[in-house]
Amino acid sequence: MSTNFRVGLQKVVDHSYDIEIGEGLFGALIEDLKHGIVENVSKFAIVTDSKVEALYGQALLEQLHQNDFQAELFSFPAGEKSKTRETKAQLEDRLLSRSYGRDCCILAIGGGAVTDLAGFLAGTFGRGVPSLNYATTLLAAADASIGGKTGVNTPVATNLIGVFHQPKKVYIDLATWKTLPVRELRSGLAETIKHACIADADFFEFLEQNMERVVSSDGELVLDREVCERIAFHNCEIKYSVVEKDELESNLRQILNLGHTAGRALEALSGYELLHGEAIAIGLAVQVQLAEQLGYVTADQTQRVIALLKKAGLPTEIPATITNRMLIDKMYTDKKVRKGRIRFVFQAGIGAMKSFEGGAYSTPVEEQVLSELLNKIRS
Ligand SMILES: O=C(O)C(=O)C[C@@H](O)[C@H](O)[C@H](O)COP(=O)(O)O
Ligand SMILES: [Zn+2]
Repeated sequence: MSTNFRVGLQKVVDHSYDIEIGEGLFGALIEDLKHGIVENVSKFAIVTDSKVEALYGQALLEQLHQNDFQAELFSFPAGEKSKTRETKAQLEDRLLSRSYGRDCCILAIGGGAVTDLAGFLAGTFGRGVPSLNYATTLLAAADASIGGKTGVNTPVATNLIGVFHQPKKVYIDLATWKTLPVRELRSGLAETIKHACIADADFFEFLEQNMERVVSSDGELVLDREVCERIAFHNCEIKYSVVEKDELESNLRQILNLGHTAGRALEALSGYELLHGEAIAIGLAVQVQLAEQLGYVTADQTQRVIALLKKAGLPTEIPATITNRMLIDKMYTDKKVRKGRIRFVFQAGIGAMKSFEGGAYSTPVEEQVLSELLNKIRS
């Protein structure tokens, strides 16, 4: 004999939010707070890293205080190596010791490592508190601060632990790109090129024609306002056209992982010496060459993708210190792995993605096939 009790928890949720793109957006942020963009909040925790703290974090803290908001700044050492469970636990302990509770809001200001870590913190602190993202790098603007994927790295691989947690608003401050080291800017260009490969052949062509208006071939930041604005807008447009249809990555969202099967593995194998975007650039080059061998893109399209990555000053070859064996082994930690098989997403031409049987966007690639293809492209 058993008794059944049905728990009725059907939900209708609306997590819609705005992304504001402009220069110097602290004023806009303060206005939004005054107009109650986050409700029932009595304290703000600015989460940032040691670099952004000095550049923008302290200034934001001062502006919040000047406008009578209760706020404190919590920073951690800059760099992907800090994006760990340990750093998250330290931040949690610091918040608790300063009596932060469910009535707080996490204000993440920084690049991808900050928004990933702070978003995860917000998703679990007090079982979930609201957060706002203020992106200060192209990588955060193009990808990390938008879409709601948050997480930390572990010694095994990147982003293995995290939650989906959408921010209440995202601010993309184009003026902050002027203070970026060129490697960081280029890293964001890799995710930008990825978006163009996935969904927009015109945008791809625009990048081919205008890359020098962003960064010159000798590594000088040019940052033409019109081009930067278009880049920021198209990144959001392409990413959200996917996220709105499949927020939790049951299928379609996997296409945003283009170049990440090899890319994430390379990032971890390099001990984070490769920046995320640099590793993704190599991953995109690997992916498009595999796609060519599998017949999904032409030789000309492959060359265009590799040429654009190079034009952005990004690497396109697997570092010699990383063997195919190491790379394949690491690929098994990828989140697209199902039933122990490595899966790839592939572009089909430029600006479109290949779909497979049953409408699946990822497909298994057997180890032997992968090994042969990798040998070919590295020979
Ligand atoms: O938002 C997504 O979905 C992406 O896959 C975008 C990626 O560029 C981003 O690096 C993401 O964090 C990687 O996802 P992961 O699940 O492979 O860690
Ligand atoms: Zn990425």
